[in-house]
Amino acid sequence: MLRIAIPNKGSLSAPAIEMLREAGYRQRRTEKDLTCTDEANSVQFFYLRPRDIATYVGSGDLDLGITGRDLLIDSGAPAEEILELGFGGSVFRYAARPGTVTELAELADRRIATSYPGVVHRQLAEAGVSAHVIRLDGAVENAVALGVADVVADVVSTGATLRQAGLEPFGAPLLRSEAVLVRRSGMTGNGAVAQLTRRLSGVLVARRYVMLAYDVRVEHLDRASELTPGIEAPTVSPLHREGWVAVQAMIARDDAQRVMDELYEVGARAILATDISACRL
Ligand SMILES: Nc1ncnc2c1ncn2[C@@H]1O[C@H](COP(=O)(O)OP(=O)(O)OP(=O)(O)O)[C@@H](O)[C@H]1O
Ligand SMILES: O=P(O)(O)OC[C@H]1O[C@H](OP(=O)(O)OP(=O)(O)O)[C@H](O)[C@@H]1O
Ligand SMILES: [Mg+2]
Repeated sequence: MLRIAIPNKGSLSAPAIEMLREAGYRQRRTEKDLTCTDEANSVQFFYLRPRDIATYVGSGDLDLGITGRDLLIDSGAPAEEILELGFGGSVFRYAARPGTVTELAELADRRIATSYPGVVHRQLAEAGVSAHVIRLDGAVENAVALGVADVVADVVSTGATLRQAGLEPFGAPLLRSEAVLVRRSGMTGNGAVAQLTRRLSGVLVARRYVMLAYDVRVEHLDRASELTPGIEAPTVSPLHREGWVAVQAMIARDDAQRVMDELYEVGARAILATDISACRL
C-alpha cells in the first residue's frame, strides 16, 4: 500500500485534500483525523505538519508527500519534486525598514529573522555573505520593530503583512514556491506512484483546460485549426450538412473567451466550451 504525507494544517492543507478528492481518493472526515486509508485505491494518507513532510519522505518512512518547495528546500531532507501542483504559490524575500538595508550586498553581519533558516543559509552561502540567522517560529515581521533583527526573510503572498510592519522587500526573491509532490531522492518510480502522479496530472489538466467544440465551413478549417491546435491535433468530423465540419479541441481555460471570439470572426458557429471533469493525456 502506498503511504502518502498530506499537510494537516496551514495554507496547503485544504487545497491538497481537495485535489486528492478530485483525483478520486478518499480523504479524512474531520480535521482531527491523523490517517485515512483508501482501500479501493490501496493508498494510506498521513496528515502531518507541512514542515515535517520532507523529513518523513526523505527517510523513506513514507513513499510520497505534498509540501511546499520552500519547506522542502528548508528541510535539507533527501527528497525531490516529481510534480508541481499549481496551488500554494508564494515568493520568499528579504525585507527591512526602508533606507536601512536595500540590497543583498548589505546583508553582511546583519541579523536576519526567519522561520526558514535552511533557505537563508543556502542563499547566504551562494552569495558568499556571512550574517547572523535568527530562527523564529512565525510572525517574524515583528522581529525588526522589537529590535531582535535588522532584516526578515519570509514568505510573501499579498505583501500586506510586510506593509503593516513597515517593511519593504529588497533584492531578488530567494525562491518562488508552490505545492509540490515529493519522493525520496533517487527513488525509482513504481506503478502505484506513476498512477497517482497521472491522476494528479489529470486534475491539473482538467483545471487548466476546457473542451471546445464548434462547426465551421471546410474552407475556413485551416484558420480555425490554427486557433485551436489541441494537444496532438483537433478532432474533425463530418457534419450532416454539405461543406461543414465539426471540430473538437482542448484549449487553455484562461484563453477561452479570446479564442471563441476569434473563431466567430473566422466563421465558426455553435461554439461551445465545456469543463473537463477528469482526464488522462
Ligand atoms: N500567505 C501564505 N502564508 C504562508 N504560507 C503560504 C502562503 N501562501 C502560500 N504559502 C505556502 O504554504 C507553505 C507554508 O505552510 P505552513 O502550513 O507551514 O504555514 P502557514 O500556511 O503560514 O500556516 P501556519 O502559520 O498557520 O502554521 C509554504 O510552502 C508557503 O510557501
Ligand atoms: O504577504 P501576505 O499575504 O501578508 O502573507 C504572508 C504572511 O503570511 C504568513 O504568515 P501567517 O499568517 O501564516 O503567520 P505566521 O508568521 O505565524 O506563520 C507568512 O509567514 C507571512 O507573514
Ligand atoms: Mg504561517
